[in-house]
Amino acid sequence: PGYLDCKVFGSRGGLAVCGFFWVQHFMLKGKRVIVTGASTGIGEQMAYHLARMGAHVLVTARTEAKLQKVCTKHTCTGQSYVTLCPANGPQSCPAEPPMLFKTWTHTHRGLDMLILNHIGNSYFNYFDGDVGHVQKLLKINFLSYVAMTVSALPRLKDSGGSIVVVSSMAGKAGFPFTAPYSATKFALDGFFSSLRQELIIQKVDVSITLCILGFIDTAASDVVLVSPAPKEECALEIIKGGALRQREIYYKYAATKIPLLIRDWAPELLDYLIRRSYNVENLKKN
Ligand SMILES: NC(=O)C1=CN([C@@H]2O[C@H](COP(=O)(O)OP(=O)(O)OC[C@H]3O[C@@H](n4cnc5c(N)ncnc54)[C@H](OP(=O)(O)O)[C@@H]3O)[C@@H](O)[C@H]2O)C=CC1
Ligand SMILES: CC(C)CCC[C@@H](C)[C@H]1CC[C@H]2[C@@H]3C(=O)C=C4C[C@@H](O)CC[C@]4(C)[C@H]3CC[C@]12C
Repeated sequence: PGYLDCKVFGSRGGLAVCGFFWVQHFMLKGKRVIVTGASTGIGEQMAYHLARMGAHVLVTARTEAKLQKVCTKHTCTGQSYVTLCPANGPQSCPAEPPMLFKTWTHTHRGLDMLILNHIGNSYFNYFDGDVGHVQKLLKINFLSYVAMTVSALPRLKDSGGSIVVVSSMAGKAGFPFTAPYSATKFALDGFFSSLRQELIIQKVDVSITLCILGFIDTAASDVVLVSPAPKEECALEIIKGGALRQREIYYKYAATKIPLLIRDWAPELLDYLIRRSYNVENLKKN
């Protein structure tokens, strides 16, 4: 169908355009997708893209009112494929088996893609020594991802599906003022990169895509001297990466990939460049 449509659109531009079009319009049609942390920000944008693409989407977050809004917007576009999940964020307590997964995947007879995106609130400042906060954030940003993967994996094995893990540059290199957050993002890389290897060894057809994002415009800061990238495009890149079963995606590509190439050869230089991209004067004084 991608090929035919390209001809209809008169595109002689070949595979790249065709592939892009195909992913956007056909690859996710009818697919069953769960997006966590989809009441705001990048997750919300992912839900909109997915609904537009004709996927069946379950959005999760703690605040039911915000989720309701996300779902209403879909109804307005005439593509109401989004189901509302019960509030009280099951992912905040990873010890509990995420029941909503089981019921939703049961009614949809499976799951094709699990997009793990939510994060708990943290502070942007010098590490304050609060070990309890690190522990809490690890539970929300890391352990719940593991718990959700465990409960989704049997379904994903059946469908040859995909796991998409949203991480950050702060999960690949040392950035100041986000020590607890950074720890949770590094943990995701360790766990999911190891799991990916095991799935390949076992010939299990489930892909894992780790998303390395730079600064995105869902957050504003006068400390960070870098201009943020748009959340809409970011959301689309994440979905495309998952659908194409890529190992990792980098967004924006050059702005994230080049610093990380420097990391491996001249770590002190990258540390310096990172420090230079902050205005410490504007940091909140406690
Ligand atoms: N913004 C940026 O500059 C960057 C973001 N990223 C990553 O992108 C992803 C999305 O970030 P962004 O869109 O900015 O984040 P937002 O803060 O906009 O969204 C976070 C989502 O998580 C939900 N959430 C918050 N606390 C909890 C909790 N305890 N349990 C379950 N869900 C919770 C929120 O809904 P509710 O409060 O209703 O529960 C919301 O839907 C994250 O993984 C982040 O690390 C990576 C690099 C840069
Ligand atoms: C090498 C440099 C030039 C690149 C700079 C990129 C920097 C500026 C990017 C990379 C990762 C980004 C942080 C992130 O991952 C997530 C969040 C959580 C959000 O709630 C508040 C903003 C915050 C802390 C981002 C702040 C900006 C960061 C440090």
